[in-house]
Amino acid sequence: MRRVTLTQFLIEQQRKGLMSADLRLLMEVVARAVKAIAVNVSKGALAGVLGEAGSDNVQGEAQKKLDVIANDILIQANEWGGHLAAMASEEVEEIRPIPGEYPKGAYLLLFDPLDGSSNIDVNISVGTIFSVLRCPEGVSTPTEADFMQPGTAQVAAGYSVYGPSTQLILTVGSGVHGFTLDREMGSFIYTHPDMTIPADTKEYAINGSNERFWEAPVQRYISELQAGAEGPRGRDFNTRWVASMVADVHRILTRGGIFMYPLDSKMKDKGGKLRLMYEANPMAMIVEAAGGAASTGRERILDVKPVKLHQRVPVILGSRNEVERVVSYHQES
Ligand SMILES: O=P(O)(O)OC[C@H]1O[C@](O)(COP(=O)(O)O)[C@@H](O)[C@@H]1O
Ligand SMILES: [Mg+2]
Ligand SMILES: [Mg+2]
Repeated sequence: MRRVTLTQFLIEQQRKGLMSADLRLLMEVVARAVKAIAVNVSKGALAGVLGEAGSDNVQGEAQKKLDVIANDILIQANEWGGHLAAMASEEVEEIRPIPGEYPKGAYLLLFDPLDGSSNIDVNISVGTIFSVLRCPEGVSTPTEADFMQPGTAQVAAGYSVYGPSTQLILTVGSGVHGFTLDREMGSFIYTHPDMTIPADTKEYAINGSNERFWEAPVQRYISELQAGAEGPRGRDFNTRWVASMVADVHRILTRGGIFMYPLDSKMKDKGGKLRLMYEANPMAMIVEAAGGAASTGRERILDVKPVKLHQRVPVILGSRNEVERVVSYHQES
């Protein structure tokens, strides 16, 4: 089989008119940063990168050393800015306009530099998530308001998984494509073309310890799955919860499933656990491009009108028929 590298794939996409030269460059720069993060993650205790950084992020969460390292790598890789006007990160309160007087790029980049932070010290898969928006015409120094675009406005989205192998998954709107890092060559190789999510599944992912805090529609849905063949669904379901969104979503892209971090009474004031702009929106774009669905339970995630950079939303995504069933339970209630 002919091995196609990420660079060759992106050039092909550009030739087909599916992406601009600038967007291709941005994808290449992000992929290079992902490789550097993968090296740090795989070194672990050997490089002293495990454990806490001793600082908190804007969410009030204790930062891990790798949260900070991954954030620095992505900012430094993109700071020269030929393709970007500004960026935003889970780990930084304010947006970060690209410095310097020369003309800026056409895009805005948002990222969760290290997803699944609670799994870093126990050697379970973690990842990076990113989303790309257009910088509004005529804006040379973007503000946070310029980032407040619904998920439908994304021009590209992707995530990487730092697991037994390092993979990069991305979409520019038509199809979802997966690449695996060949560590010897130092290149991403095109290994998973046109990933699709089956409409039905028998696998669900949710943090069951929050059950008593869930809303009635979610309690009903999960109890029916747990009732299995003897219950109203008439068949058995299995469960998985890695507690790294990238790993749980990657499993769903690979073999189907439904992932849920719904609204619960514990996080009600915050609006949910996961962040709209650099977790929910990019994952929703990927899942929909693979034939799945993504909802808050009450609204399509990609239609949510953002109001704050670090706002949180409920997330229910994956195999279309299961997501639509959960949404119908919300409507009924
Ligand atoms: O610890 P919980 O409640 O199961 O939450 C796990 C969720 O939190 C996250 O770790 C949040 O992301 P970060 O690690 O980037 O903060 C998700 O990856 C994951 O789905
Ligand atoms: Mg995250
Ligand atoms: Mg994170």
